[in-house]
Amino acid sequence: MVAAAVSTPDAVVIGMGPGGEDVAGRLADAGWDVVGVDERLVGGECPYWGCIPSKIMVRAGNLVREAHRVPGSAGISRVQSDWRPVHRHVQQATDDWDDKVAVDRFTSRGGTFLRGTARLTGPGEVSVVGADDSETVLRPRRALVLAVGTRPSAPPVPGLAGTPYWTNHELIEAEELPSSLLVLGGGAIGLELGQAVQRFGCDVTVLEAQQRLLAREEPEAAELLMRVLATEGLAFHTGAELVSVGYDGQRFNAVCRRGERLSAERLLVSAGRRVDLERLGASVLGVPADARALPVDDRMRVLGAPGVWAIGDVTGKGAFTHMSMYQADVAVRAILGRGGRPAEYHAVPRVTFTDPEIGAVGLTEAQARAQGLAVRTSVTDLAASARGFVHGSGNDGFIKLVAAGGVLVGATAAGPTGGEVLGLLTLAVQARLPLAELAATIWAYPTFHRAVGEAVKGL
Ligand SMILES: Cc1cc2nc3c(=O)[nH]c(=O)nc-3n(C[C@H](O)[C@H](O)[C@H](O)COP(=O)(O)OP(=O)(O)OC[C@H]3O[C@@H](n4cnc5c(N)ncnc54)[C@H](O)[C@@H]3O)c2cc1C
Ligand SMILES: NC(=O)c1ccc[n+]([C@@H]2O[C@H](COP(=O)([O-])OP(=O)(O)OC[C@H]3O[C@@H](n4cnc5c(N)ncnc54)[C@H](O)[C@@H]3O)[C@@H](O)[C@H]2O)c1
Repeated sequence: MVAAAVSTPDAVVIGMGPGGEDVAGRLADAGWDVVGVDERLVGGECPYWGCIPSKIMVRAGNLVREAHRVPGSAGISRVQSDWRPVHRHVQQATDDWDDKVAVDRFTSRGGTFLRGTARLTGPGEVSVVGADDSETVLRPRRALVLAVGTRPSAPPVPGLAGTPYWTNHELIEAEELPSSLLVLGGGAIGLELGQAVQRFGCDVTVLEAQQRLLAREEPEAAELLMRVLATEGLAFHTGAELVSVGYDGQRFNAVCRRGERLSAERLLVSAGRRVDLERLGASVLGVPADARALPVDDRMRVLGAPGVWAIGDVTGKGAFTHMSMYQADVAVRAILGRGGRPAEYHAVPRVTFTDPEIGAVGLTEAQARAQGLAVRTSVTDLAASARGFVHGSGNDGFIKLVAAGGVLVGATAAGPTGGEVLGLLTLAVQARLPLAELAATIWAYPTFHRAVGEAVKGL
């Protein structure tokens, strides 16, 4: 390795995902000398292998499904689904996994971009090693921002590590779909992508270790998805523990402790994601080696590490792009001394973009009860609402409200537009809107969101 170049900018941002890119750009806008570092693509997971390409696939799958709903309601339809336009759309959206536009956007704001792998070598020092083995040492004078996200975690199943299993990266980049796919993990990634590819003729089997899918959400959401997705042909094994995986050059063969033997052309590992603090060298900040996230205060300052901020998935507050962007805003205001409200997390929204969509905000009933709250709940069936009746096929869904102390503390909106209906529920939870206001609200007829009014009556 050649002698390291040393630089002392105002700020260094490690990880240029949605949050890191925002912080780096805004500090550059403020006239700071900022170095943004990323070993892969500026923009991070979301635009290249996450939210955007996966939602392109989901949208394409939804179109196919909707076309199948024409018979019986609007005439005849003959659907011949084709993955090639979906792949082309993903290629376009990702610029074929090229971040030139994003890098230019940052440098045109005055930032400096460094491609390489960063590691903390001291409380105020970062070593960045490029693909050509060159090393740059950065000693930020005013702020160090850590936004390194997460990586897919592969469970320690015997045999798995030696197989060519897919993560979201390989599936998102797939030019062709396999004829069959075994999905390890029935969470957001497994269900969104599993349903999408099943709709393009790939035979999907989901293997979930917990007793139900989407274990962090309401049980009603898991029941709904299991029922709807099973009618589309997906197979489910819940409460299943994988004891071995092998690959014979053609197919993956998996064995569960209960005895099930499963076989598929491809295996997608979507069993959660983990923060890799060891690789980042976070121990120099005093963070324990086995920590699952970087501990931060409500201004995104890393606890016990003056001058260091952390945002996004690495903080463990919710692995969502909107969380990364929200925390980026809190951090920028704190770094620039602009004040404003500290970070708060009582109304974190999330949407699983299956069909039906599962939108949720705040606490689930179980979480609220675990906090000792005097909880009241109400559930309404979307299919039984006026809009559900009009909509017909594909109208499955529900609204569930979780109330305590005269306000909503959580809610779930499941249905064809569950993620959109979630908007009003998010505002109600965020603003701690009195239930009396919700009860006095006039809900337009016949909308899906009118079912919220019905559910409020149940409280
Ligand atoms: C398939 C999929 C679908 C998703 N869909 C949604 C969705 O619909 N909605 C939603 O809100 N969220 C979704 N997410 C989650 C979302 O992508 C993440 O929450 C978001 O990207 C996190 O942003 P971040 O800034 O924390 O980190 P990331 O986007 O992960 O970016 C971190 C960056 O840091 C870089 N990096 C890491 N370590 C180093 C290092 N040591 N040196 C240099 N660079 C480093 C990485 O290369 C990466 O570019 C999805 C995720 C996946 C995988
Ligand atoms: N729409 C969205 O906002 C969206 C979409 C995709 C991903 N994401 C984010 O990315 C994160 C990662 O997604 P994910 O789906 O990988 O994780 P996840 O945590 O949502 O789900 C992982 C699932 O895998 C199961 N699992 C773990 N080990 C297993 C094993 N050995 N065998 C069988 N099942 C096992 C877990 O019980 C869990 O249900 C999500 O938590 C979410 O924050 C968000």
